[in-house]
Amino acid sequence: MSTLIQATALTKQFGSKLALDNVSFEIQKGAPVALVGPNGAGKTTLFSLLCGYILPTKGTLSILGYNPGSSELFGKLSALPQDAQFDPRFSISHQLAFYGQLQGLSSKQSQAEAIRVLELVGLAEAAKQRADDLSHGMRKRVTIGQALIGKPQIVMLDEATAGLDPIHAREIRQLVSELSSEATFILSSHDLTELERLCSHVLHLDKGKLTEHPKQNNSNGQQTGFITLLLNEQYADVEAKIQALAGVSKVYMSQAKEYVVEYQKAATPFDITLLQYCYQQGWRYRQLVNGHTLENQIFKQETV
Ligand SMILES: Nc1ncnc2c1ncn2[C@@H]1O[C@H](COP(=O)(O)OP(=O)(O)OP(=O)(O)O)[C@@H](O)[C@H]1O
Repeated sequence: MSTLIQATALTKQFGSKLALDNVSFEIQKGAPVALVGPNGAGKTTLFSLLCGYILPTKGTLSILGYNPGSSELFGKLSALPQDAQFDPRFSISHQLAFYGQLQGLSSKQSQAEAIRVLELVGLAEAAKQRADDLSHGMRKRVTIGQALIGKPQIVMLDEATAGLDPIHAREIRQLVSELSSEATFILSSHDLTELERLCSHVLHLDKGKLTEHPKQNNSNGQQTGFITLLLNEQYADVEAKIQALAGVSKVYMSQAKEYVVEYQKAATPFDITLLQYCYQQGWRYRQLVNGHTLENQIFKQETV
């Protein structure tokens, strides 16, 4: 694996405010990485440091072996702010080509690049349309296309699905997942569950401090598995009833209507058994995740 980003004891202070406190992490090439944390946790500060917009108070940061903001990184790292917008007066292909030219491409190359990135985000047919003619979700796809101009190795997306309805948000996550062979994505969000299935590596910031969470992989040959079941309603005796199922070693309620089940793996997949059991009991379920939800990994792992 190759290391894209290495942060060591990174600290950023704004006056007396400690926005990042002795943060160290490594990001490898590959699957998307989540940067999550509540408002004021330090996510934007970390993005700004990675882009080279601001300098750390202490510590070191290396991106592809270079200092953030150095000219060697031009075109290798791109960042998309949450409120990225297109000019309503010009077609999207025109504007994307313009961004290509800003990156040093010739007029012809930049037009080909605009079409390439629009194809990547599934919008080649909308090339001649203006941003105002597109839906919110389509506009978001175009901005992701913009971030891919010049084939950067690292793409940072700030709150990529903010303001989108659940269907468009899912489409964007799907798109990022599909594009993961093109670039390594770092996605920031204050919502842990949003990046649940997408990211294999979670950087969790809270009050400037970092904890890292490699996503648990239940297909690693271990005999114990976990399932997180979110029911639609509060039903009676759910914990006790699931606990009584064959192969279940532990059940606990992680939050209202959500249960984490630890079970011993057997020939019959336990998720199927559990879904059949929900059906028999008349329990309607909202979500079933194989493994812990990220939220449970981060906040409640010690209770399992
Ligand atoms: N330029 C600045 N001057 C002073 N304090 C700042 C500055 N930038 C950020 N901070 C403070 O640093 C802390 C981290 O802010 P940051 O914007 O990085 O958080 P965030 O995780 O991006 O939050 P949000 O999700 O609300 O955007 C906050 O307490 C914020 O008030």
